[in-house]
Amino acid sequence: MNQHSMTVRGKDRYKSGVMEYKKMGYWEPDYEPKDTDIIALFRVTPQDGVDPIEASAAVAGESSTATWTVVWTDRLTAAEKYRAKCYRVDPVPNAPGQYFAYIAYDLDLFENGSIANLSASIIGNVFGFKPLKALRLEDMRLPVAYVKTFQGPATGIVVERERMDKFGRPLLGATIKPKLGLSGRNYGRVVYEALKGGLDFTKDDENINSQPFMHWRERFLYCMEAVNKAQAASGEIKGTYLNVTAGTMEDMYERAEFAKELGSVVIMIDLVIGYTAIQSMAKWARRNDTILHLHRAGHSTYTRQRNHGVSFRVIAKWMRLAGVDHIHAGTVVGKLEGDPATTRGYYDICREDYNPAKLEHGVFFDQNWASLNKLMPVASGGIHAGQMHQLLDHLGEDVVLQFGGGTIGHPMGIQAGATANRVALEAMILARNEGRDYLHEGPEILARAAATCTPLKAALEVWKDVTFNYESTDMPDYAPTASVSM
Ligand SMILES: O=C(COP(=O)(O)O)[C@H](O)[C@H](O)COP(=O)(O)O
Ligand SMILES: [Mg+2]
Repeated sequence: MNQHSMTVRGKDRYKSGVMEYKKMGYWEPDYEPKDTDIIALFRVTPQDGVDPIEASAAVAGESSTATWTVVWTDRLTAAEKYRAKCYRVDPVPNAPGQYFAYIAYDLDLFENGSIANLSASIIGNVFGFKPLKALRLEDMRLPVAYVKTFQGPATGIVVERERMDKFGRPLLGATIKPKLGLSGRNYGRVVYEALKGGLDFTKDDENINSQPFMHWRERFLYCMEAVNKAQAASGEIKGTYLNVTAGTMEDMYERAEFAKELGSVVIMIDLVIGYTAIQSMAKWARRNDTILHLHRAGHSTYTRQRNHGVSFRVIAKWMRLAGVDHIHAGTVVGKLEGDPATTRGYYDICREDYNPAKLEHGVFFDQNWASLNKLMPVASGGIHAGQMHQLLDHLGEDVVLQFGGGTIGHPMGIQAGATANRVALEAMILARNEGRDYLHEGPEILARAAATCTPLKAALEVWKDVTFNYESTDMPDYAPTASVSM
């Protein structure tokens, strides 16, 4: 769109009064982003009658240096350098009234290693702008120079597999249910049964902290007793994500220290604790050789609607920088939002060294992760053993598959639920390794395994009709381009 810079320069620029943002220098269509620039891609929906370029320039302005009027003090700064530059505005395909605005930011605008600082600029004031109906941060390109100022995942996929001694298959977990209300002792029994039955991990739910029915120390004590017993009984390494989410940092550190004292290999936090708290816990996890699990509790309040908020792909990028080891990233087939192509994009962000731009997965930029550790995606929410072939196909091998209801709701009990999941997974991995078309033969592979595994047979029977086929709210805007035929 409009390829001309409109910047007013010289003394005219500093005449008192109100000037359009695009004339203040926040629209620079000739600008070529530097390798060290941070780039943000926004979906801008201007109010009726508002020029999309002015709306996009306003976003560039307010997320960097500007305010609503020209200020004299600009002259005391290297304003040309510090102004964010909107350099491209494209109409969104098939979405009248929406525009993709590309904005470049000089690296000096940001503090090293601080998601709080980054987000205060990029998603600070701009989302409340009156001339916009809606605004969404779709994606970001983070330059290597910036990536290198962050710790990255405290443990990472490779070291997690080594510590857990588990290779060549997804890891299996379960969220303890009911979410709330169990006493410490009963809670510990669920953990033991699930781990003994064949799972690698169990986990606290996002809202289990320290309630009157179960103080956190009770939970930690009974859970670790269960982990130790299950390890002894199975000969396998097991873990349970002890949720240390609390009202203050001091409380979280205290809980994390106690988890470590009891020998837990993993702790858990919720996204709602905030970016700075997450980064602090990631540093704690690295210092204390502990895997850090992040539940993305709360994200859907701002990630789900396509026209307003922040895409989860951006949150995934920020969390890889921040340094968590696990992140909930969707199941595709389960009970919660997750378009297959969009979810694939999130998983790539977590697991690849380098993400090439892939518009059909919603990934707009090439992203070099500069050897930051890989972040283990976690698939959780309404999944069961009967979907194993689809889960492996959609999500691959480096993933934790978590079956809460799909373990604890098993008609023959929790151990049987865990065994059903483990046998279904092992059968599917074997089929894959034998080179079979496990996606299409999946139901048959499961049925054959169930012939000698009563728990799996019961699981397939009880959940056979459970599917969650609803329209996704968040899909990529670009269809795959047909490959050029030779
Ligand atoms: O409690 C569960 C899953 O329980 P169940 O396995 O019984 O459905 C998790 O909190 C959600 O999966 C989170 O969703 P997401 O992973 O999308 O953030
Ligand atoms: Mg939950």
